[in-house]
Amino acid sequence: MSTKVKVLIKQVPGSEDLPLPQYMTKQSAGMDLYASVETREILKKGQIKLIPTGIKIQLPKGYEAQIRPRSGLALKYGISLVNTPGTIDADYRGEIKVIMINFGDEDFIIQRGDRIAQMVINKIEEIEWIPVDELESSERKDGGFGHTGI
Ligand SMILES: O=c1ccn([C@H]2C[C@H](O)[C@@H](COP(=O)(O)OP(=O)(O)OP(=O)(O)O)O2)c(=O)[nH]1
Ligand SMILES: [Mg+2]
Repeated sequence: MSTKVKVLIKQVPGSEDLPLPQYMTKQSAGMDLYASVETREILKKGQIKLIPTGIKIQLPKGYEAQIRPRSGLALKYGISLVNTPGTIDADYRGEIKVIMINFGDEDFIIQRGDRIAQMVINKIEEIEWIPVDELESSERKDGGFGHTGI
């Protein structure tokens, strides 16, 4: 049995014709987001563009949403997000927009209603710092950045 987390959502005026973000399979981690561009936008080779999704959400306190690229678009066309994963804060009430980039060799056309990215909703912990003079030692100590070998 699963209890679903309820999240408030509002479509931006003029975006009501688009579907709400959707899980494409029952157990998908991410919900696909739709491009709420007027008709089409051209993302030129190498170009970065802010693309609206037509939705505003109100996450419960203690949750975040991550905006991630879609692997199919990345593999086929070199389309990704500049700030992946994008962070949607629980107190953000503006329209969710995605910062797309075209790493491919050709211009890419985004049509209204295209599935351009995916949104994963996660529980997060709020922390408080405990400043100390020394941290406890560990097996790794300061080792990082490939110190165990490549
Ligand atoms: O891909 C993204 C990333 C962020 N946002 C919105 C929601 C998020 O809550 C807000 C701030 O994002 P972030 O903290 O990543 O940006 P910032 O540069 O730190 O801006 P701010 O000073 O407003 O926090 O912008 C999006 O719509 N799409
Ligand atoms: Mg911020």
